[in-house]
Amino acid sequence: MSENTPLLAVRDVSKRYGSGPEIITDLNLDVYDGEIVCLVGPSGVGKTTLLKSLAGLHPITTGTIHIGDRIVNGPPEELALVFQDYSRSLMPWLTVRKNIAFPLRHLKLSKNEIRRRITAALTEVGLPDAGDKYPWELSGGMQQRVAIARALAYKPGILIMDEPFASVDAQTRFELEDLTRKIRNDLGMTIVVVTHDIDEAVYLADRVVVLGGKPASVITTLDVPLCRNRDQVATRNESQFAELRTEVLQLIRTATEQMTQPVA
Ligand SMILES: Nc1ncnc2c1ncn2[C@@H]1O[C@H](COP(=O)(O)OP(=O)(O)OP(=O)(O)O)[C@@H](O)[C@H]1O
Repeated sequence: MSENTPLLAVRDVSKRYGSGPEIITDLNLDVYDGEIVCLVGPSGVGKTTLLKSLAGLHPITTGTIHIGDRIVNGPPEELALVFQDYSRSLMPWLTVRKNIAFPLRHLKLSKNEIRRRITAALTEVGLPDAGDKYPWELSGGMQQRVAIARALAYKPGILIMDEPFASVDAQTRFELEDLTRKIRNDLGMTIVVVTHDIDEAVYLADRVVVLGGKPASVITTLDVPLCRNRDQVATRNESQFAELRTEVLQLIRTATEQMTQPVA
């Protein structure tokens, strides 16, 4: 793959559920190796529908999705998912270590390699000593760190996150945002995040992709030229941050108004 070839390429994708109306139409999106891309848009526009399509969790109606040179037509091996609801994604009867090991069982790894990956992933998310605990012994933020560690141990090419920090308090949310950027900076991981939180999108992303329309497609992609090492206080105080959040907010407001206008 050349440097300018996207790792994830979405081409002319449309999606309808059964015989229902199109939810997504003519959607095109490129995500490059090592980028963090945030998807934003009005409630109900089709963000989760797009993520599920990327993750091969349901068939698309038309178009193609490539990861590298492979077409997505089922859950791709090179992709890991982190959802909002960590309490349902972790298995409470398994220790943290066993939760992280669970998705690795198909990879035919040696016991040593599994142990090594679990230790590295728990260290990366700041929980090096939590392996023998059960999820219910951990705070919500710690459980979401475990869910992220489980995804990392799998060593995915792309990490897909759907509203990953919506269920934790504001301080924990900031910590998890910083963890997400650290993972990208440390491991060069490619990350796609759906979020409702516009400030979060601007803080996290290298590019913010705004979805709009009914059916939905990409209405704008904004580069976020803030520095690579971001700080929750200093970065959010930058004038460029404020300008970008205003621009995204305005785009979403306009898209929401257009979605809710009665059909003539
Ligand atoms: N399994 C399904 N069957 C039929 N329609 C669905 C299904 N899942 C979602 N939809 C419809 O697709 C549209 C987009 O939903 P989706 O959840 O993708 O939007 P969203 O942008 O993620 O919303 P939100 O921001 O509120 O989470 C909605 O009209 C929804 O009712």
